[in-house]
Amino acid sequence: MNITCSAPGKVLLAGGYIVLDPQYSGLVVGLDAKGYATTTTSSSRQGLIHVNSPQFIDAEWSYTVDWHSSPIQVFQQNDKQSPNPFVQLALFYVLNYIFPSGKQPEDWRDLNVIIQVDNSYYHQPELPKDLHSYPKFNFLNCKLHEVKKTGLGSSAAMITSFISSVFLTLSQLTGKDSAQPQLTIPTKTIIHNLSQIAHCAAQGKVGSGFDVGAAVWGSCIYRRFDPQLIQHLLVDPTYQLTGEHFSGDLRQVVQKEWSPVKPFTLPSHYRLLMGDVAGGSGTPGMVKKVQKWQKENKDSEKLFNDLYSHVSALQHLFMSATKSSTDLRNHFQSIRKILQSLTSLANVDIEPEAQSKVLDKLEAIDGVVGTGVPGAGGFDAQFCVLQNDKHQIEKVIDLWNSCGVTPMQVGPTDAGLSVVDNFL
Ligand SMILES: Nc1ncnc2c1ncn2[C@@H]1O[C@H](COP(=O)(O)OP(=O)(O)OP(=O)(O)O)[C@@H](O)[C@H]1O
Ligand SMILES: C[C@@](O)(CCOP(=O)(O)O)CC(=O)O
Repeated sequence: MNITCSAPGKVLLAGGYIVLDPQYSGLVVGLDAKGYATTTTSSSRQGLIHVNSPQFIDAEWSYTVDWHSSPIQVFQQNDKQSPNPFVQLALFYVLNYIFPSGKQPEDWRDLNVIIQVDNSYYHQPELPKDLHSYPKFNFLNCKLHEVKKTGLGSSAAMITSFISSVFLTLSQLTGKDSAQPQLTIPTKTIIHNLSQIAHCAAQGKVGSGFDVGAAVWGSCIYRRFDPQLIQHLLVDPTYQLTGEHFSGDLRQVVQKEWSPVKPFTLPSHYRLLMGDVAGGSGTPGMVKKVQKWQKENKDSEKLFNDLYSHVSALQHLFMSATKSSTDLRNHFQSIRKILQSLTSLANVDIEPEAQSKVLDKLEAIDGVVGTGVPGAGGFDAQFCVLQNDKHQIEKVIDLWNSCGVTPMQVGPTDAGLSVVDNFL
């Protein structure tokens, strides 16, 4: 038996920083650059799980499951292999959600999982002369930690597709799922919650989680869950020490609906283009500086509320599949102005001048309704929302190329977390 799941990447078009506060929501677009995980069962029953990311050198991890400890613990077998807390904790949380501790389940079979991620997530080496395009899941000939990323949310797409593939496989093994793996809304909600907990535990912090939200739901109006809901469930990847009621607490929290998500589709009369600036950004440091400014300045609340008034107006316009590009333009431009103020007030490079210069030129192109720096901003990327017109798209691409911005081969996808048939 083998089950492959895929999860989309993300772009936070509007709502960076304020989406960290559950009173505000963000406008998230799921991208067709996806993470894939394929789980196969073997005939052996030694409590072993082998994970492999064939796009990288030395990206294999073997784990043994200790069924007797409570909670069940997942130990890396070969301590010479650099640890992967995201994979290890994904296994820890799924196994403890599905199985009671005490002994190996009768229907357990050892697992092999292959992780593959679309090329758009990583800066690719120069294309060899004899190739017109890269093979899908191009081998990067480097170690995982050496690859240069493009900021599309690889860990969220990876951890979500991974948890989904393992979860559905184990549900089938234990007869808890029908013959065909089903990603019903309740199942997606459980996988979403497990993925958020594993992602936060592996990162060692609780971000807004919009990237995992996009990986499960695709494009959506995303509102952060209460971080206190999961704080007591976050374990250390190596020691996995917890309280005596851990598994019961885990199941109780995971089976709840944490916060309402409103999936939406980018109206087909608009096109979203992403440009890679390849400058990189230090999101955690930027978040810390903005939150420090927010704490020290009473008028920060007014700025955040003004920002949210435009973000939420954009959400309503997109949800209503509006054709009024004037309204969209006004709100996107207002958001840029407020982020420019925040850039100077908090002394954080959210929309640095170099980005503003290109974005201002983009805005002048006929048909463009919105531009900006996505998410935390910085020097990572730019986005452009425009009328879905071939000539206008070409003008944006030409401008970006002339300004050293690389147009990315990604676009919005309606599908969130999915089961992929006949993948292997
Ligand atoms: N393809 C993969 N295979 C196995 N583990 C992965 C893979 N991609 C990411 N990870 C795990 O997730 C961790 C964090 O990855 P990464 O830094 O890419 O996350 P990210 O912040 O989501 O990146 P970005 O948003 O820029 O894509 C890695 O250190 C690794 O442990
Ligand atoms: C700044 C923040 O609101 C968005 C970060 O987005 P990105 O990682 O720059 O795509 C942080 C968060 O939501 O976790």
